[in-house]
Amino acid sequence: MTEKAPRPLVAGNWKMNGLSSALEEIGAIADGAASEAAGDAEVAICPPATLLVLAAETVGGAIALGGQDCHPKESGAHTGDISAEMLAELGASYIIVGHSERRSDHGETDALVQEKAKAAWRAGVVPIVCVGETEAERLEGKALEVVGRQLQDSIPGGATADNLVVAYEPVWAIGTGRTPTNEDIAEMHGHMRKLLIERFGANAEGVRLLYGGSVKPANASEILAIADVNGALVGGASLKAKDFLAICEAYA
Ligand SMILES: O=C[C@H](O)COP(=O)(O)O
Repeated sequence: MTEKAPRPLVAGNWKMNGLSSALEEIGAIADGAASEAAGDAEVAICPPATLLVLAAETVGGAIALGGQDCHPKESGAHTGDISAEMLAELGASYIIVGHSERRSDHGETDALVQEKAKAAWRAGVVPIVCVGETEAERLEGKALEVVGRQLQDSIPGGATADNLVVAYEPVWAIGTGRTPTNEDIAEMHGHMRKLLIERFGANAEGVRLLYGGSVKPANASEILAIADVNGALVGGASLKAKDFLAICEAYA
């Protein structure tokens, strides 16, 4: 564990889930996050972009909101895309970039992810840069190497504790109910911390390193207590306020 442990962040990634009827859950998350039981972590929800305006009205600043992706450019002829500035205007203070589903569904490279992280900075938003190995890469003993390379190539120069969040999400743990061992998570997070400090200096001790991949109420306390795990990026279990708040309570 680093000496300057940052305030943890528990962020929910709703992926392509949620119509306006889901605002009730977002409201319940905001209400619950404001209560003492929810603990000390910063809480954020990254709903589909279509819900951001309504979500901002619903939560009234009680929790943070984020986008799930952005285009590197501020504006232009990019049909179907959304810019970091647009997300910022809708109330996003975080943008997830480089999620493995974007990398696999849309062929996103580390270089593109880096451009998206820069776009977030340009818009005054903190990127949550996602990295993580596939199961084959882990079985081949390459997990540390792969994630190290993704970190190096996906994060722009100039990262600080205030402008960057990193999420380690082993691809094989996402939505599967499987998680790495606590030792493997500790090893990876320690490795990422070391690499970030080598590149960005001591300030990187404060960069929040989230773990993501099948985080549930039942395993949250154990995972979130691991050294250099400064929060979670939660998929499925963030869709229901009861489950998501139970995860946040790991920091109570
Ligand atoms: O961004 C979130 C992750 O992909 C984790 O998803 P999950 O909690 O459903 O495994």
